[in-house]
Amino acid sequence: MAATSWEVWDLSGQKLKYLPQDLLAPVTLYTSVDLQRNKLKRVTGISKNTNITELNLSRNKIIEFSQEICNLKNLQTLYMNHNNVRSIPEGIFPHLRNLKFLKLSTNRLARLPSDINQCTSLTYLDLSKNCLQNIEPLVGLPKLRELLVEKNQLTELPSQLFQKGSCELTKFKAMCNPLRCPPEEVCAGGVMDIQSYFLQMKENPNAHTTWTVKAMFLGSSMAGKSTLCHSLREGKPVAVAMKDRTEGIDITRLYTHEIRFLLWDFAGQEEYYLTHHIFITPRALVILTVNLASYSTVDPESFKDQIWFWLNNIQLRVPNAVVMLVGTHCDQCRDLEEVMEKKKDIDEKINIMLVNRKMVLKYQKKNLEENTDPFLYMDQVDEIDSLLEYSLKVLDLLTLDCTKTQDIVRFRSHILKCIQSESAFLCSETILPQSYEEVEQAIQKLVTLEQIPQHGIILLEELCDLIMNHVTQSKEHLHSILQFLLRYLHRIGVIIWYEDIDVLRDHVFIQPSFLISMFKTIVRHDLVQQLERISRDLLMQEGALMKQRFIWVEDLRCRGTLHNAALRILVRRELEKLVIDDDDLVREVVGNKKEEGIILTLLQHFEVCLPTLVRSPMNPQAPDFIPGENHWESVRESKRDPDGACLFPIYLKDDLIVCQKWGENKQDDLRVHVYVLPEVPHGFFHR
Ligand SMILES: Nc1nc2c(ncn2[C@@H]2O[C@H](COP(=O)(O)OP(=O)(O)OP(=O)(O)O)[C@@H](O)[C@H]2O)c(=O)[nH]1
Repeated sequence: MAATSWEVWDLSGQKLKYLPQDLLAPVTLYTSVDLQRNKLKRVTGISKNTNITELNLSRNKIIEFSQEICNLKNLQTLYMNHNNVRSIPEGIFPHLRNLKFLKLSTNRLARLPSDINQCTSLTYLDLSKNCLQNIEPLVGLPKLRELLVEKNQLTELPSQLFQKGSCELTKFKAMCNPLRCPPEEVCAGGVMDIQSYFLQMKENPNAHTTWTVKAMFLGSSMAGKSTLCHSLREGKPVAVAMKDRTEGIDITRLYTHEIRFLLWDFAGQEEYYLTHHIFITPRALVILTVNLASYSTVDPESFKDQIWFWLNNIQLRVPNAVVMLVGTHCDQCRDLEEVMEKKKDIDEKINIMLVNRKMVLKYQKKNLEENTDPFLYMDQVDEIDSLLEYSLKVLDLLTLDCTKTQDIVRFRSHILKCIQSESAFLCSETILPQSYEEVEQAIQKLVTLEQIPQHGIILLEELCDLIMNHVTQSKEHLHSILQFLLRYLHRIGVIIWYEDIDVLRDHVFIQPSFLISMFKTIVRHDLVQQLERISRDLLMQEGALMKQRFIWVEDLRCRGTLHNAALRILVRRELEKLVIDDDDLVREVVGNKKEEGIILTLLQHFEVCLPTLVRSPMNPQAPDFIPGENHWESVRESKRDPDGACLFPIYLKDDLIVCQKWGENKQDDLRVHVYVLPEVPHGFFHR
C-alpha cells in the first residue's frame, strides 16, 4: 500500500478492517487520509498521526465516534457519513478548534453532544438522515454557514439558532422532519423565512395551533373519486353526473373535528396524468379508489390498471405515503361473497407487489455493488438505499356502497381513525404566529365579500392594500412580512404564487382551482374534438381561417403539437364561459401573437409542453468544438416564437402515425445511454 504523494494517502475501497500500521507510525507526513468505502468498525490508533488535516471515513461500518479524534488538533475536514454512528461522546468537539467541515449524514445519531457548539471554526455541518429530535446544542456555533438536518425526527427548531445579528447561516435545509414550529412549509423558504417566523412569534406570543390534512383522491376513471370526495364533504351520498366528471383537479375544503381538510380530487383519464405529478405532494393522505364492480380477479390487467399503476406512481413521488384503499360500487357486485373475494385478491396482490419491489431493489443494489468499479455507481446505490428505507403503507381495503348514507358515515370515521393513528405523518400540526392566521382569514373574507374578482387573479400590490383593511398590522409591517406569509400559503396549497417565474411574480392566484380549470382547457381527453368545434367567429377573432383549423387538428392528432393561436382561442373561450369581462386580464392570461400569455408560460414551466424554437442564424465564425477544450462558446439562446406551436408529448399516442410524420428511427439519431432505476414514472419519456 503506497502513498500516492507525501500529502495525500488514498486508501479508499481496500476492504480494510483495521487501520494500516504505516498510518499509525508516530511520524508520518500525510495530511490527508482517504479511508472511505472500507470495512472499518473502529478507528483505534488514529491519534498517533496528529498531522492529519483531512480525514475521510465515509462509507465504513463505524459504530462509535472515536474519542481519539479529539487529538487530531489540526483536523479541518472530517467525513463520517454513511456509517452506523449512534452517539458522539462529550469532550471531543472543544478540542477540534480547526474543524471547519463535518459531514455526519446517514448515521443513527439520536442526540448531539452538548459541547458541539465549542467547535468554533465549524462552517459546514451535515446531519441529514439521522434520528435527531433536538438540535438545541448547535446554538452558539459562531461561524456556521451551512446546516443540513433533512430527514430527522425534529418537531421544533431552536429560535436562537436563527437570531438576527448572531446568525451566520446562509443555507439551512430541514425537509422531511415532522416539524410544527416552524412548520416545514415555512422552513422550505429558507433562513430568512424562518427568521421572520420567529420574529413574529416573539412580537406576538398568541400563536395558533392548527391541524391540516391534505387528502388526495386518486384512481382510474369512473372509480368513484368525485362521488367519495363530494359525499365526504356533505356527510351523505352525493350523486355525480357523467357531465360533471373531473377534468384536471378539483380542490375543496372541509372543516371537521378541528381539522382542516384540503380535498384534492384528481381526474382519472389518462390525459391528465401528466399534470398530476406537479400536485402529488408528500405528507398527504392518498385515497386510492377502485371500482369493485368492474374489478376482475382473473384478468391481470385489471389489477395493473386500477391499482398497480397508481401505487407505482405514488411510490415514485412519495415513497413513504400512507394510502387508504377504498373499493366502491359494492352494491353492483353479485353478493357479499364476491366483494370479499375481490378484497382478498387485491390485498394479496398488493402485498406481493410491495415485497417484489423490495426484492428487485435489493437485487439491483447487489448487482451494482458487485460491479468491477462500484465507485462509479455509488450514487445509485445510495438512491436504492433510500428507496429501501421507505415503504409505502397501504391500509386494508375499505369496501363501500357510495349510494348509502351509513357507508359514507363509515368512510368519514375510517378517515378520522386513520388520521389519529398516523397523525405524525399525515396531519401537520402547525404552530403559527397570529399574522399567518390573520392574513389567511383576511383573504377568505375578501373572497366572501367578493372584493377579489371571481377568477382570483390579483396583483400583489392590490392584494396587500385589500388585506390591510382586515388585519391589525401596520401597512409597513404587512409589507415587510407579506412575501413570507404568501409563500407559506402557497406551500400549503391555499393560494398559488409563482414568485420564481419572472413574468408571474406580481400576480397572486387566490383560487387555485381557476388556474387548474385553465389547464384543463388544454390538457384534456377530448382536445381534438374541442378543436374541431371552434366556430368561424372565434377563428376570425384570432385572424385565422377554417383551413388553419384543419391543420391544427391534423397537427395535434399526428404530431402532438398544438398551435399557439388555437390555444389562445380555447383559453379565451373558457374565460368567456366564466364571464370574465376584464380585458386586460384576458389579454394577460391568453397572450397574443407577440407575447405568450400566463397559461402558456405555466404549461411550459411545468414541462407539460415544449415550445418550438426560432433557430438563431448560423454563425460562420463559430470555432470548432473540440471535446475537453474549454474555450468554446455555446450557441446563443434560441428564441421562442409566441405565434408558433408547442409540442404536447402526451398527445403523441399513435406510434404508427408519429413514425410516418416524424420519420423512423435512424442510425444517426442521437442515442443516449442512461442508467435508470427500476422504476420509471409514467410519461417520463414522453416528457
Ligand atoms: N351504484 C354506485 N354508483 C357509484 C358508486 N360510486 C360512484 N358511483 C357512480 O359512478 C360514476 C362515476 O363516479 P365518479 O365519482 O364521477 O368517478 P371518478 O372516479 O371521479 O371519475 P373521473 O372523474 O372520470 O375520474 C358516477 O355516476 C357515480 O354516481 C357506488 O358505490 N355505487
